[in-house]
Amino acid sequence: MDHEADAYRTDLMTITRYVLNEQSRNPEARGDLTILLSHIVLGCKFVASAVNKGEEQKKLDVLSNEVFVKALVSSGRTCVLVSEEDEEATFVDPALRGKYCVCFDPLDGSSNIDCGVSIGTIFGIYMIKDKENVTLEDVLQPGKNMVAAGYCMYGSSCTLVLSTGNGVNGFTLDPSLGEFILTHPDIKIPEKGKIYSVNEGNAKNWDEPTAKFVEKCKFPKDGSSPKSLRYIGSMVADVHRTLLYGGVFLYPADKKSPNGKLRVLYEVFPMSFLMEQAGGQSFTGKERALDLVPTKIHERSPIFLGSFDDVEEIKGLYAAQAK
Ligand SMILES: O=P(O)(O)OC[C@H]1O[C@](O)(COP(=O)(O)O)[C@@H](O)[C@@H]1O
Repeated sequence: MDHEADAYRTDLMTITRYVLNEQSRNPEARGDLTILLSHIVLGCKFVASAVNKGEEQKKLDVLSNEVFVKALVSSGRTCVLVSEEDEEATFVDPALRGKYCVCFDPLDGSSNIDCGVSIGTIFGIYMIKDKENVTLEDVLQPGKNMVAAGYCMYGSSCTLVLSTGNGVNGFTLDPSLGEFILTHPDIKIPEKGKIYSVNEGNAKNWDEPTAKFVEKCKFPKDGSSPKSLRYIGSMVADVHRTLLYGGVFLYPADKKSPNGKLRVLYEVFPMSFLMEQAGGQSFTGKERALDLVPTKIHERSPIFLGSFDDVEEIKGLYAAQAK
């Protein structure tokens, strides 16, 4: 191995070291986000290990949620938690409160567990508005107010993709060290991709712009090559591939589900934040996804996210329909 590659291999950039470096650039930062993220990372390590042990789905869902709630509360840095698994938001005991709100799906795509498909944890972090007066409004903020977001994918390897608002970085869990090490620095999504990702089983109920877009992907009229369909049906895995290879992931509205399927606070927002930070775009069919202001914690929204040019095309089709 040459000297430069060796230097990179031996200069281990752990996720904690990375976040500390980021925080040290902000003179007002007191390390709270670093502490909060280290508790999230601990939860991810626990889930990675439980998934590897082959626990059954029901148990894993419940277990993962409990681990994350406890890790987040004990960090002393959180105030309001919203989990996909809990109907109501959790307001942290005042004695343990900090300034952050975390919205998360502890185990997204868990219906895929029993067949070994990659699944993941998704999270988005907000700052509370007023520490003295904590309300549900603190988590009903538009996605653009998030201070950090990420996901951890449990697959053939375990990868944590994170943005604290200054680009996107990917860290892979080294099981022998028990540490996430920076393996994908400064991820940028290709401007245009060759893949589209959607559940075509819903095609007969799609609206016109979605149907037209998919038709264009398959049979482009501008001389470009057709896009290939890749759909895993596990959001973290589909978004991860989209981020690395480009293209577009969509879960649109349809006649049966006018708001699509995916949840705003812990699916649509974190993934949209990462896409934008990687140079891509995210759109709801009406607006920039991160501009949406949710009114309920488990609200759903249609979503089109991925390469800048591909999403631009979808926006054009919706704009044409509106005329
Ligand atoms: O099976 P469908 O309708 O294509 O939905 C797939 C989507 O549902 C999810 O599995 C989320 O659903 P769950 O909350 O039921 O796990 C996403 O990860 C994925 O993108």
